[in-house]
Amino acid sequence: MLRWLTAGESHGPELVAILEGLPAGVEVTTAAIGEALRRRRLGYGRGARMKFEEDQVTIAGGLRHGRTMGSPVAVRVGNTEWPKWEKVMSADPVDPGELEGLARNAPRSRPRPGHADLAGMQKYGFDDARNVLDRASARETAARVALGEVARRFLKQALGVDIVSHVTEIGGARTPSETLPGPHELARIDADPVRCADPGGSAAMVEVIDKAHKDGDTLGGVVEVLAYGLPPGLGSYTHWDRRLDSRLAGALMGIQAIKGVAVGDGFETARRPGSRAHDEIEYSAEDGVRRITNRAGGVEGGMTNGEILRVSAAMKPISTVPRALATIDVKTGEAAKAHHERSDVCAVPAAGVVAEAMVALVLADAALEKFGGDSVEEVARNLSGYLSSMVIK
Ligand SMILES: Cc1cc2nc3c(=O)[nH]c(=O)nc-3n(C[C@H](O)[C@H](O)[C@H](O)COP(=O)(O)O)c2cc1C
Ligand SMILES: C=C(O[C@@H]1CC(C(=O)O)=C[C@@H](OP(=O)(O)O)[C@H]1O)C(=O)O
Repeated sequence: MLRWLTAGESHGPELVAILEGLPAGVEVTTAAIGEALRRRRLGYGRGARMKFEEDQVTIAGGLRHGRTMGSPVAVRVGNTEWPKWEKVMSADPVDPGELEGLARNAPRSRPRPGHADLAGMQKYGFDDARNVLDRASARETAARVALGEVARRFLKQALGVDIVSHVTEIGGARTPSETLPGPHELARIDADPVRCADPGGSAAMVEVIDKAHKDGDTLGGVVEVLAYGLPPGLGSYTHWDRRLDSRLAGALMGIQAIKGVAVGDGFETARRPGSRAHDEIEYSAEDGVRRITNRAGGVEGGMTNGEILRVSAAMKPISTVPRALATIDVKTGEAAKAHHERSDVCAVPAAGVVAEAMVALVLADAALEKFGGDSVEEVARNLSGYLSSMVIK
């Protein structure tokens, strides 16, 4: 079983992440994790913070000379903004005199509709939304991407799996073509301003982001994650919490602002008759058993079926809307405009990178469940034994 945990606030000193249960021998370095974090900062429409935030990575455990040792992998991601927040976010009590007049410390009493502010204040009994928003913030996704990179490398080295994501929709502007990006197209996608695999779709997406920016508005959209090279049989139909689609949906829905998840053609499948909803099966001597189409997105009965895994996630628009939305001031109960400082106009491209990380973690967990092993070599051996002994293939 693979377990992962994160801790840390958006304006605290650092984020901390632990991945436990990974075999020995996964090749990964501080630079590789730094590169994954750089990818998370990509994307047209992100706010000022992404320009100066540096994501300082320290590997605090689990690796020696560039390889995992089977012990928990611990990663720290420093927040370069910390010096500005040291007093406001201090873990220890601070002399009230030192906080006086600090604008950053002013209680956030005008909760933003769509963010965690109000429900969080009600739930935990806070009169300052700072205590909520600093953890609810998607800054935390940097910690997940750090761990996701380790999981991704394990999947590549032990199973030969490649994970790719691309943006398929922003603010209603969509990818025009149905062609899926291939397993080695990440660098090309990352070079696109909105991480759209299709240049036609990208130009339209940039346009809607510019318009939203000008209008003081924000946008959401849809990302799709693809995993190439998965064997059939990860996950299981035998119990709800073993189903791979259930685990993927939970992991993707666990990303801040994700409001919908689809496996394969998702909701579209529900609109089709059965004769056009499923993937007919054929056999050939060269390819063995395969599906003629892949509407199911590579999962049937909660298990991978050997086709390309395809899951998408829908992100709501950023809730810190510059043209601030109506709210109340919780100090007085009176009508007010929601807090707004800097924020992203659109973070859909970044959400794609986070979604890759979550998919990598779920798939790594499912692969270890099926193939076990305490070293990458042992997992690879178990996979190869399984593949060669399959009766139907
Ligand atoms: C990569 C990423 C960046 C985000 N950036 C912002 C932001 O700058 N401002 C904001 O208000 N929300 C931002 N969000 C969304 C909030 O984190 C999210 O809306 C909030 O936690 C409430 O969402 P929930 O209802 O899904 O919990 C971002 C989300 C992601 C995934
Ligand atoms: C810091 C990151 O994203 C942040 C996510 C976020 C939110 O409310 O989710 C709000 C913004 O932070 P701030 O309020 O400090 O400007 C984003 O910059 C990051 O992704 O690394």
